[in-house]
Amino acid sequence: TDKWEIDPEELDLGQEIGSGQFGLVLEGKWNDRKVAVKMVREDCMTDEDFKEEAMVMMRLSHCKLVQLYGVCTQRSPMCLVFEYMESGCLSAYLREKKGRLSQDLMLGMCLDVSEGMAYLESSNFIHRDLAARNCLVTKNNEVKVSDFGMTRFVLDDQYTSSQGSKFPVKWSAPEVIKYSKFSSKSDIWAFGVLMWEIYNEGRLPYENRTNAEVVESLNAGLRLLKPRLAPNAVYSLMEWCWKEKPEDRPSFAVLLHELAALSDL
Ligand SMILES: Cn1cc(-c2ccnc(-n3ncc4cc(C(C)(C)C)cc(F)c4c3=O)c2CO)cc(Nc2ccncn2)c1=O
Repeated sequence: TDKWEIDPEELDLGQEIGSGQFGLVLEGKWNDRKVAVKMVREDCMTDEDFKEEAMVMMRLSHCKLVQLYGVCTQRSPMCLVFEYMESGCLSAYLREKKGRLSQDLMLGMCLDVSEGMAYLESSNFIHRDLAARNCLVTKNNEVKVSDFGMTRFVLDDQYTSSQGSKFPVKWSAPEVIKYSKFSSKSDIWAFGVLMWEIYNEGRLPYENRTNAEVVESLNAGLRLLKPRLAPNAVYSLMEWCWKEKPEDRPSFAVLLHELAALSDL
């Protein structure tokens, strides 16, 4: 069998930990390792798509990306076996820790994500839906990037179309909203919003505004305001990520360097 094929006999399935985008996600055990197992409903992607995707994701390996260990295609539904992230998704984690997030912890989280994203950027891989809800947290408060590139398999056009009700407009760069032009520079825009989420303790950006109102305010040159907890130097980096023209935004490599310099102060 292919090297990314996991023998279902080695997999013990446990409790449900969420109903992901493509079906159930269970916690489990594989070779004495705690894992998260994502069952993939057939209507979401063909076997071939699934295997192709798995091969791509297996090759993307970095300590700040949630690692895919392998796939089970010999059973139905097929499943993806991931490293287990004890503290769940970052957005929920930030809201739970509201009022108790130190400056070092918040800057450390931004650094973790920028490291994972700088690796994806160097691998010419675009995330397409970077946000705190799509990052996960380990038991020792380390943050890793999750579900990169998975938007390509979502069939719900409410999510995939930029006019759809589920499209992540509040994290989308202007060129994505207007022309669906995704790039690492549109990922950096989303990263600026993710930094805003971290320093706002998991609040929703543009809280009670509709997607249409957000588009209008962006076109008027308005941007998210500085979170109370964010130092001016960090907010300047957020504003840099939100430059209208993609080429005026930083790369993740540059942004990582700037964040690392701040954390050495
Ligand atoms: C690896 N992993 C995944 C999850 C987990 C559970 C349910 N849904 C999801 N999600 N969440 C979001 C998500 C988003 C997408 C987009 C295509 C980008 C829209 C595609 C997905 F496939 C998922 C998915 O599967 C995840 C994220 O993939 C939870 C873990 N851990 C815990 C631990 C405690 N409590 C909760 N979760 C964990 O370790």
